Formats: sequence, C-alpha cells, structure tokens
Amino acid sequence: MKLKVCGLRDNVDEVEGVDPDFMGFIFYPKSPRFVGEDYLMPKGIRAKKVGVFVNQSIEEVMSLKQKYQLDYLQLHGDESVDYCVELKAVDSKIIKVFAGNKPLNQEVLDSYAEFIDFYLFDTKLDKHGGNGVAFDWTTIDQLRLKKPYILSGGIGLENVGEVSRSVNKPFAIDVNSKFEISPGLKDLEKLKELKTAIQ
Ligand SMILES: O=C(O)c1ccccc1N[C@@H]1O[C@H](COP(=O)(O)O)[C@@H](O)[C@H]1O
Repeated sequence: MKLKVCGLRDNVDEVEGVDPDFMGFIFYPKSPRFVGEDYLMPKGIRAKKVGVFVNQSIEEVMSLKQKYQLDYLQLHGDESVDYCVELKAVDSKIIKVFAGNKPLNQEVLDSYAEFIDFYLFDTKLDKHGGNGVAFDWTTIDQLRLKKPYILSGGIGLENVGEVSRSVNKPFAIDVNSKFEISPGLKDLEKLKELKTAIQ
C-alpha cells in the first residue's frame, strides 16, 4: 500500500526522508495549509507531487500545474465530469475526491472513471478537507470501482491497522492532520511510525 502525505509546506525536505510515494501541496487559499502565493517548492522532490484544488478555475489549475511541475491534480470540490475532461485533454493526471461519509452513487462514480486516474474518498464536512475525521470505510466494499482508489479522512496511527481489513484494498492511504505539529508542519516521528506500520 502506497503512502500520500498531504498538506506539506514547512518541512518538505525532512518529510522526503520518510520516503512517501506522493506529496500533497494545498493550493486552496482558505486552507490553513495553503502554500501561499509565491511558494518556493524545494527542488529534486522524488515523490509524485500532487496539487490540491477546490473549485478553482481551469486556468488557475493549469498555471500552477505548469509552475510547480505537478504530477497529479487532486480535485477536492464539486468539479464536474466536464471539468475533468478538459484537464485530461491537456494530459493531466487526476485524483477526484468524493465524500465517503455520504451515500456514494455507483453511476456518478462510473461517469468520472474514464477521465480520472484515481478516486479519493474523504470525510467531507463543512470544511473541504483536513477535518481529521474518519468515515465508515466498509461502505467502499459495496462499490465496483473502475479505477483504483486512495483512502483518506482522519487516518492516524490509532486506526491505520483497520485499513488492511478492508476487502477492496486501497492503492494508497492519504494522511494529513493527524500527522502534523501545526498546519503545514509535519510530525516526522509519527510519519516514520506510520511508514513502518504499513510496510
Ligand atoms: O487539509 C486541508 O486543509 C485541505 C483543504 C482543502 C482541501 C483538502 C484538504 N486536505 C485534504 O483532506 C484530506 C483528509 O485530511 P485529514 O487526514 O482528515 O486531515 C486529505 O486528502 C487532504 O488532501
């Protein structure tokens, strides 16, 4: 199972030392983990770089993709199928987020499948992400997914063991607020413990 660490900003180089497969950078200005207007992305990052966006214009997303050489675009809002089609047409790799804590509709999920690379299931509350709250992961087992999925939402050291008991095993887990000292500053000791736990 691969590891995505999200909400990075202040200690990216140190987190690289833990060797995550994906690193997420939040480009949504209302997030406390927003990287900022003129973020200096460290050079030579080995992990796949994921930009996280919430209902932002295609132009803005494309411009930031280019500027930071993002490998994946994580669409964390209500982006439509047409929106994904437009980004896919210019060779983007897409992670589309769905609310795992609300009833998941098979037809809706199917309609995105051709135009995305991964589903990501997160607990969606009033804030778009980074809520630190888990949902009932067993609901995913009832779905027939045409693309691999990433599991997110309140994953911490205390509940990560439950993930492997899921029938439909995720391609990756995505961790965020349970592994930080403060928003944007990740807790390296906890991340190392996690890495060992999922190996
Ligand atoms: O973390 C944020 O502030 C955030 C803001 C807007 C969209 C997504 C955001 N984070 C994503 O939230 C999930 C779950 O985080 P948590 O583990 O529950 O804290 C994760 O996918 C982040 O990419």
